[in-house]
Amino acid sequence: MVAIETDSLERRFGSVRAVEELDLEVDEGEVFGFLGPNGAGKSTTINMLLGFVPPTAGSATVLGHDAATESLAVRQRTGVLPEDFGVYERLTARKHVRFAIDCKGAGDDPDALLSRVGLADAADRKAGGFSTGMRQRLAFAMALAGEPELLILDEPSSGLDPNGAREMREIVREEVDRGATVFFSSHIMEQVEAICDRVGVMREGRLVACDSIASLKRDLDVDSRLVVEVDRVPEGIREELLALEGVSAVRIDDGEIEVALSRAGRKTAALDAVERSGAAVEDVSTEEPSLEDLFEALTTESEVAP
Ligand SMILES: Nc1ncnc2c1ncn2[C@@H]1O[C@H](COP(=O)(O)OP(=O)(O)OP(=O)(O)O)[C@@H](O)[C@H]1O
Repeated sequence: MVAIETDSLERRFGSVRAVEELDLEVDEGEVFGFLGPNGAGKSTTINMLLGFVPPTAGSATVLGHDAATESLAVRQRTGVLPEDFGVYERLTARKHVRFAIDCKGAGDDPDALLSRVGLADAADRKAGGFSTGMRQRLAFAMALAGEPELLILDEPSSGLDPNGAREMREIVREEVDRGATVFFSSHIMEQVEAICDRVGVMREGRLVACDSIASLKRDLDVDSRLVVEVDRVPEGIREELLALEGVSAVRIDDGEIEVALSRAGRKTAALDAVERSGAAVEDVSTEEPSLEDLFEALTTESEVAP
């Protein structure tokens, strides 16, 4: 079953095309990471999925409901962590969570939810005195109220320390084990890599990639790196390496030769070239492309099609 489906979804703000021709499908039970640089259209998409912003064209269906005309039904079954969550300064953490539970007509124990996000000891404190990370945890507890079928989290780890980010990942896993679908936007690649089944990458309002991270790495020709430590840097080695097929860059730095290789490049050929040139190889290591490299390749190279 499909949890989220958009059909040529579009939103313009005057002359700004915030989201264009977006066709997206997220299956039930999936953890879907929604990525893209600042201003790429992630929040606008999320706001359209929740019915906060009407599309200027196209449509979105969330949990079987039209996002624009049946947004109440969507929000009743969805837990939302908004990008700009503002607390009620005078209300305690428990009252915030109680409010979220009541809105959903659910029967959760507010203290159990606060405990899940690490705020058990702060239940009676007014949220106005909370730190950024505590506010984020509180928003997360509110999103979890009523065991939602779908969690939409806009930058869930913003403001969280590494422990908080890890705890958030654990809760996401627990929620998926319970049967929930998780759709979240993030700039933190490690976070995304650790928990997502698939990612969609937005750029200038368009979806430029949508697949599992493994498939994206396989299909996209992102450079891997070979790092060779040598006793001395042979003369002319840079030119020799650059002449090899698939070598896109060579960096030489104090006894270390770093070779960037595309998929067509062969690490053994580069290593042979270094050895043939008379240098003694003292150490060799390789670095495969990270999600960060992938993100960079998808969002900074060549122009987006009009
Ligand atoms: N209410 C609005 N009025 C005018 N322009 C808007 C509005 N909301 C968003 N935009 C524009 O739409 C584009 C997409 O913005 P959006 O907030 O969706 O990006 P984002 O991917 O969520 O960015 P970030 O990672 O910085 O949160 C931007 O150019 C933004 O300025």
